[in-house]
Amino acid sequence: MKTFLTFTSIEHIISIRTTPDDEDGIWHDDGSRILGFTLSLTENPDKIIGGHLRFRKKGNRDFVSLPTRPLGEMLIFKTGIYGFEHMVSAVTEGKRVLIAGWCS
Ligand SMILES: O=C(O)CCC(=O)C(=O)O
Ligand SMILES: [Fe+2]
Repeated sequence: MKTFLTFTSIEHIISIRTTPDDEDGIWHDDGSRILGFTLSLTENPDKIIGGHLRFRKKGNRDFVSLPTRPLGEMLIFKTGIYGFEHMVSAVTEGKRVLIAGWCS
């Protein structure tokens, strides 16, 4: 097996976003982390409005926007060290639950 990346730490949190108090997150790049990831624990992603994870190349206005993934689906994404940033839009309906983490 070929090793592509090795990590010395993997951090994670449980993130819950729900109405009525949720707000748009800010664009950020996860600092010195090598990769970010999310693992969806959301039971009913179809019922969520908002809560999109958005990615863009730093300096761009255009972004890619992904709605909350189905239960068990993982997204792995590049951080600031690759020139990318991301943000999460406010959940205005439903409950978005996931594990968010960072590999360093
Ligand atoms: O909630 C998400 O989808 C990502 C969260 C995030 O970017 C972070 O906590 O650094
Ligand atoms: Fe992040």
